[in-house]
Amino acid sequence: MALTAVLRLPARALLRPWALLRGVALGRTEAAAGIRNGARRFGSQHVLVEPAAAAGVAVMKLRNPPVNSLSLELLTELVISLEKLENDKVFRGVILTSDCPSVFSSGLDLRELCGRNPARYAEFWKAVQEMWLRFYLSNLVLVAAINGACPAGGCLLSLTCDYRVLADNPKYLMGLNETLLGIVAPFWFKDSIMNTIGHRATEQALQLGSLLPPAEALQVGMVDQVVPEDQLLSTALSVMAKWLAVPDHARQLTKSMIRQATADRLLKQRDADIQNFVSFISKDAIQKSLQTYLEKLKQKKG
Ligand SMILES: CCCCC/C=C\C/C=C\CCC/C=C/C(=O)SCCNC(=O)CCNC(=O)[C@H](O)C(C)(C)COP(=O)(O)OP(=O)(O)OC[C@H]1O[C@@H](n2cnc3c(N)ncnc32)[C@H](O)[C@@H]1OP(=O)(O)O
Repeated sequence: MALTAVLRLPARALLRPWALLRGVALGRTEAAAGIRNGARRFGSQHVLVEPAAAAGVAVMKLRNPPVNSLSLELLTELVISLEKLENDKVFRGVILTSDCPSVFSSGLDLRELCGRNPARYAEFWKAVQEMWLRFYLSNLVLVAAINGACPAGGCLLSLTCDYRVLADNPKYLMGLNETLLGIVAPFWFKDSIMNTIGHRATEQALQLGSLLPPAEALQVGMVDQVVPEDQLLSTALSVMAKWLAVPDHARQLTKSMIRQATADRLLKQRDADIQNFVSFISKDAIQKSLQTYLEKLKQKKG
């Protein structure tokens, strides 16, 4: 089944994502390993999910080398993986991290934003919306263990989590840098960061497209904790234990009370938001700006 077809499936059809994962992207080796070890472990091409040492906790790893750019495929697999965990009564919390060295996620895949046709842009943007809505409103406790650079869409993904722990490395810059690419973060990106760091800090961070090193990200409240890299996972697990000590139903209703209004702003105008995106991204000037940025990235090495 094509990934595009999966995206078009009604939510009901995703209630049994085991089957979809098997049909779409489950690596045979991993499936076999999962059965052999008797572990509740599953994987898709770009997302690896395994149980953590703590009961009820899964570790979800992004693995889209080299830089975990958020392609249509990765976004789709993230949503399916989360839904599978939500439907499995065993899991109450997820630690979201990266399987790629030194990068949590480089943000939206720039190749999805350049040179595509309007239908593909629309399909991609719908998947970005879906990822944000599902992660932002998840009933599970989500803790981001940020083990690498975290720009733009990568930062957005981390902002959907309930708590962010960042590894202390000066190269691990974090923020919504869209303006530096000549593009504009949509209102729900802005809402996500404003709900996290406040109005004034957002005015600066978003207009300047700031990518902050760990100490500054902590100071502004973009992350909740900065720890040495070798303590990242253990810290995330300790944080998770604290959150899981709270009865689920009370925590979930509280989370929903705080977040639903923000999500509703997008839910009420999803189609208009897609149209805005398609028309904005299709402009010649925006395409030129993105192409130039992508070229600069590629030339950086040389
Ligand atoms: C009022 C009007 C409002 C209208 C608004 C309407 C709609 C809104 C419109 C648009 C909104 C779009 C929102 C966009 C969000 C995004 O997320 S855009 C992506 C932004 N990302 C970045 O700027 C990060 C770029 N990457 C980096 O800075 C670095 O790669 C790094 C992540 C720090 C990692 O560095 P390093 O380890 O040194 O790796 P390299 O730079 O060498 O990269 C390796 C290869 O990966 C390619 N690459 C990097 N990032 C991306 C990416 N995001 N997408 C695709 N490809 C990427 C890079 O080019 C290298 O490729 P080659 O090996 O050279 O082929």
